[in-house]
Amino acid sequence: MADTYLVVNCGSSSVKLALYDDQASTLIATALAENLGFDKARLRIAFPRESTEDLAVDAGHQQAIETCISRFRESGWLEGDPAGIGHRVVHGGERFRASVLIEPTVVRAIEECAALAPLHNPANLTGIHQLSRIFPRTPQVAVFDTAFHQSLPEHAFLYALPYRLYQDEGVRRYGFHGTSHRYILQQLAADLDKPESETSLISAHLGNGCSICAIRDGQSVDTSMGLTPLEGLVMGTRSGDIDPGLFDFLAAKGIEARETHRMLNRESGLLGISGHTNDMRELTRLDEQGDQGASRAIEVFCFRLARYIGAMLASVNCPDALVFTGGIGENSAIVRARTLSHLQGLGFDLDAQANNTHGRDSAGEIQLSGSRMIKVIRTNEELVIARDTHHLTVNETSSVSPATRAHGR
Ligand SMILES: Nc1ncnc2c1ncn2[C@@H]1O[C@H](COP(=O)(O)OP(=O)(O)O)[C@@H](O)[C@H]1O
Ligand SMILES: CC(=O)OP(=O)(O)O
Ligand SMILES: [Mg+2]
Repeated sequence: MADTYLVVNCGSSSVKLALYDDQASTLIATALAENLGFDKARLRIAFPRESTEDLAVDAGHQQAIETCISRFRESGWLEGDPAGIGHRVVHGGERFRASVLIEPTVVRAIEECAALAPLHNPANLTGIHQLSRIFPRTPQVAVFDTAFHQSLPEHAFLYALPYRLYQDEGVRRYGFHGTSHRYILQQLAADLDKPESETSLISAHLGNGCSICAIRDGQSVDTSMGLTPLEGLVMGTRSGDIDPGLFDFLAAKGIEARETHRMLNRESGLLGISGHTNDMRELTRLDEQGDQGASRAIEVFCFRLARYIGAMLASVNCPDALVFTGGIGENSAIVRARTLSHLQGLGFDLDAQANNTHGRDSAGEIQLSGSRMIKVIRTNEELVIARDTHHLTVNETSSVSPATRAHGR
């Protein structure tokens, strides 16, 4: 049996696994476990054959990963150990500019970043520890959401706060979804037959979490997420930008900062405004039926996005394209159209027909002739993680990658 590469994305209550072939280019199997730690935890094998099973009532990441590996083995997709395991790690702070082989100092660095991403990094660490128990001989690689944004210039990453907060505490804008934005850059450059270093774009990643990135000559130069993945665009359950004065305002009414923080992360965004759901597909259906909450949520989502597209033009004046990606960006013609309706005069002229007929599997251009290019590209973070894992495990099987940069702080 040829080597395989396993990609692991542990979220706070979910795990996604993807298995790739020996070149980390062809997908062999994918699985998703959801609702971990809650009632009704379920495991779904999505590819190559669909199947669903209930997990134990109190199943956590450990049980989900074990069950999933067993299913991969029983189906003959995984024989022996994988050649490499790649983990999505959300926060790498300023230390990591690129993916690295995981060794004890890397684990400690990820632990140190956990305070900055309390919803994400602890789950990522759980995955790393669990997989190293199951496959103690297999090299593991960390692929950071923050790495691609380490090229942000100081004027884009500094907050207008006392400078010592940056120097002493690392308070700055880090940016996330870097793996997706990097993949979109690679795809666009290939489509345009240009080197990445000469490709400029605005990439809007609209999934459950949403962020936008200005990429100039192949480098991230501005992005909407900040110290944590809460800042910026309206998201499924996250508020994106708010006035920080909200904390004091609500504190005076007896709502503590911890509760406000929870509300901003879990009960806001599309879910909070609509009062129904964080699922854009469902909101679109409700909007068509005349539901005011759904309509409001979509409108706020699109307007905020339009504002940010305008803002990104300050960093990349002449983008080769504006790209929509992520579950919403790839599939919602309504969101694309309503967003661009706010930007008339800025050169993004949508071809309504191309926009409406455009499906997930036929990524292409959706602008009128004479307009700046507008494209839908399907993202593939797992493929980037598999490729980085293959690259690092084949080329560097000892010590830490030179790509690791120890920051002086
Ligand atoms: N056909 C569709 N129309 C509108 N929204 C869609 C469609 N398909 C998926 N979505 C939305 O995409 C979002 C999930 O995006 P996705 O990128 O899959 O999430 P994640 O960030 O968890 O990977 C949800 O809001 C979902 O409703
Ligand atoms: C960083 C982040 O927001 O990730 P996700 O979209 O997976 O929630
Ligand atoms: Mg996604």
